[in-house]
This record gives sequence, C-alpha cells and structure tokens, in this order.
Amino acid sequence: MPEVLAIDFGDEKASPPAILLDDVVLERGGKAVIDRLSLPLGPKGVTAFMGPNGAGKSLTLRLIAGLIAPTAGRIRFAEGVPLPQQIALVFQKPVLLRRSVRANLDHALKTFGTPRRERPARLADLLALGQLEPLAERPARVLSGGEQQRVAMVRALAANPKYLLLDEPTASLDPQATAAIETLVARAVAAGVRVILVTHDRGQAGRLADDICFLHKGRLLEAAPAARFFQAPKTAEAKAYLAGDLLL
Ligand SMILES: Nc1ncnc2c1ncn2[C@@H]1O[C@H](COP(=O)(O)OP(=O)(O)OP(=O)(O)O)[C@@H](O)[C@H]1O
Repeated sequence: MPEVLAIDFGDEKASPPAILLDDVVLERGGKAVIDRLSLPLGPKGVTAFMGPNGAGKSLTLRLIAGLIAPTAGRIRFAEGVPLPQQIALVFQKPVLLRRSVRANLDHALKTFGTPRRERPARLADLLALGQLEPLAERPARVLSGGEQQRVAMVRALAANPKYLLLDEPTASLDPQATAAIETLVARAVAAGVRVILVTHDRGQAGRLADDICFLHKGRLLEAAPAARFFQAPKTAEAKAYLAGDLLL
C-alpha cells in the first residue's frame, strides 16, 4: 500500500479552504472506491484531479457537486452549501436539448431565473463568449463534438457559477477544439470561478492547473502545485503515471 503524502499546495493554503473534503469515504459494491479522502481546496484557481482509470476522479467530482453523498466523512463549503446553480458541471459528452444553440442557451438562462428583459443581452454575451454566433440557429445536436462542447461550456457559465467542475471536457476533441475550451476555462478563472478539472491530458493540466491532486485506487497520493508535481512527483505511482507506464 503506498504512503499518502502530506498535502503541499505551497502558499495558497494560507487562505482558508473554500471547499474541504474531510475524511470522505465512498463505498460501492462493498468496497471503498474513495478511501478517506481529506483535501482542502483554496478559494481560487484550477485544481486538476489526475490518475489512472478507476482512481476515483469522477466520483470525487460528483461528491463535490453533491450529486452523490459520501458513505462517511463530510464535504464542507466555507460559504455554506452552494445552490445548485452555483455549481456547474461539464462532462466529456455534452447532453444538449433537441433545439437550436440559441434555444439551448435561452432555456438555461430561463432555468437559472434570469429576468426576461435581461435574457437577450445575456444570450448575446454567451454566444459571443463561445464564438457561437454563426451557429446560433443550428440544431445543437448536429454540431461537431467541439462545437457542442463550446455550447455546453457557455451554458454552464450562464448561471454565473462559483464553481465549475469539468470531467474530461476535451477527451474526445482535437487540438483546436481543445484550445477553444481551454480559453473558456481561462476566462472563467479570470472572472473568479473556482475550477476543478478531471483530466488525463498532462499538457492540459500543465496549461490550466495551479494544483494537482493525484489519485490512485481511491486514495489521494499527492497534492501539490502543478509545477512541483510534474517536475518532482514523490510517489512511485505518480512517477509511473507521468512516465506513461501502465499502472495496475
Ligand atoms: N456504482 C458502482 N458500483 C461499483 N463500483 C463503482 C460504481 N461506480 C463507480 N465504481 C468504481 O469506482 C471506481 C472509481 O470510479 P471513477 O469513475 O471515479 O474513476 P475515474 O478515476 O474517474 O476513472 P476514469 O479515468 O476511467 O474515468 C472505479 O473502479 C469504478 O469501477
């Protein structure tokens, strides 16, 4: 069993955590698929969860989002449990309505309670943000994967969320489409949105993340500033993962 290393996020942890995972356990099929996960997440920036398949990254994201409840332990938010619209989620495969891009975004604004008179301007902003104006009247479901993900991203941002949780948002996209999504993430971060990202893409983690949390078999093995993690991973498992070795 590998040793769990101390969490080392450097200076950022001088500020109190916005989200605190406190000894979180999640059992599935009679075993702990998340095993005593304790982690403070600071108020700003991007944290990337990395690790091999089955490490528990997606489940951790779902726990933070409140979509599933831990078997034991707690997830605490400094500002109290967020409202559903304060936590936005984007998955690898976007699920869009069978309507135009414009109608998808308008529906989101309506759902989030944007007053009717404000909606046209907000809609225009969202279309511009995603560079979606030329696609506005197209049925969302016939767009390319990259275009659909741009719609999903700006839809997620429609509610001005505090937290943006991204589960392998560019896993099936080409470099150009990936760059467009990363630009949207960077804009959200600049606007103060706290981003938590699950990715297998080391380049992406290097470009976007301030901190890396490395999970393996449901356990948090490392938590460190991104540069430090990539330059000097401390566990054998993280070293092997970064070297591209098969981790069994
Ligand atoms: N309902 C369930 N019943 C049993 N096991 C489950 C269930 N849901 C998830 N698991 C297991 O929990 C573990 C963690 O799953 P999770 O989806 O979080 O992994 P991940 O790190 O996101 O992997 P990937 O990179 O493949 O997406 C896996 O071994 C998975 O099989």
